[in-house]
Amino acid sequence: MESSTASSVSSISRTSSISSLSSLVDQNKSLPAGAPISTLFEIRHTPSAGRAVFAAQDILEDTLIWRSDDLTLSVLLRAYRREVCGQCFGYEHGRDLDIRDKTVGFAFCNKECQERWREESGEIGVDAWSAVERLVKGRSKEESDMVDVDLPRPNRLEITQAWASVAAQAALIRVARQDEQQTPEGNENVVQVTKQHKKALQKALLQQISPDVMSFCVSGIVWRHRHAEGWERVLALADDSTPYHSSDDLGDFTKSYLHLLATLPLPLLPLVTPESLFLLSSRDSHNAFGIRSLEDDGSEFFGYGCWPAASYFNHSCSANIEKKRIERAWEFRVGRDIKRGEELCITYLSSEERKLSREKRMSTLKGSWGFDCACERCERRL
Ligand SMILES: C[S@@+](CC[C@H](N)C(=O)[O-])C[C@H]1O[C@@H](n2cnc3c(N)ncnc32)[C@H](O)[C@@H]1O
Repeated sequence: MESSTASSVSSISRTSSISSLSSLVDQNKSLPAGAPISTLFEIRHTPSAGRAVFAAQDILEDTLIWRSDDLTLSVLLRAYRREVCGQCFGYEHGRDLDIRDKTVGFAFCNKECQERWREESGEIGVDAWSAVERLVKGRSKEESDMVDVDLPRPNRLEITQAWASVAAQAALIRVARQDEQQTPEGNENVVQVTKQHKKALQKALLQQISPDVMSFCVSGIVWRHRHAEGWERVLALADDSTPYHSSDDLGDFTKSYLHLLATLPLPLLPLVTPESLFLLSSRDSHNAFGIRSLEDDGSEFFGYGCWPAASYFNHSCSANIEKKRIERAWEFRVGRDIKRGEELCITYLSSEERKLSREKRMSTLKGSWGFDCACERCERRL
């Protein structure tokens, strides 16, 4: 399902000839991995809002300028797992979907979606989701509450200390899991598995579970394992060095780390590290798109996902680009006629939030995204 960025361009810029497309790709070699490429726009640095997308020519209203089908990790909140298709995110007004794959804990609209999901997850992904499902089953009531944006966010030192606090137990669990693999004869470097190692593993399994945090981690780890070449696209995204919402949130991650070390299939364990889990959070934090219902102004929040190419659009409180989710892809259309050189922006606010005063919009964006909005509307104090 993954399409390379260049092939996405050809599906949009139908008028581009192959040669102009390849010269475009040449021109854009300096772009970060995974950035969107098109004859319609270019990516440039801004003084106060990082990289942004600018029109490279006049563009007429309603033009489809980009389609992102490069979903990397995604989380479907456990509360919606029976109602929202694990593959296409289809939703039938809260009705339980026909196909429930209890082994992996997802429901699907039809057999095709189920098969596609299994194909894209691969054997390792199916094994990983099955392991998590066995662990989580019957313990969903432990799910932590929604994010409270007013709680203090752990700083860098607190984050380092939290991960360091589970390092010793993690090392014991890694050794305990050696029992599951054949050890090469005569390899004297293999540590003998003792009661202490097994106890560390059992203790991790008894800890409180945060199913949605675990899903986030599993989704990212499986995706990275299956798309090693695409990891650069995630790393190229704007990062957040303090991505955890609260110390409880950080604790959910360190606990999930131990749970996953204790349960995931062995080939995934080299990717189950504090570094890799932190990198996933640090890139997800400023780049995730909500996966919402397509009706009722998106009132139902099913979860979120990271589509790297879509993450180069900055926010504006009077956006000129409209985004729309079509199954697992996002389409970006121009909301009004655009002049060459204008910045192309989406909005990160809901339609209700966009009606708020400048102060309230700015504090909402600061609270949930961590930036001081520098869009034209805010700069003009409107
Ligand atoms: C999804 S990324 C957008 C691309 C990003 N500018 C980059 O360089 O990769 C979101 C981040 O861009 C910046 N940003 C987006 N819109 C902004 C705005 N209106 N004012 C200030 N910063 C903005 C913030 O740092 C935000 O966390």
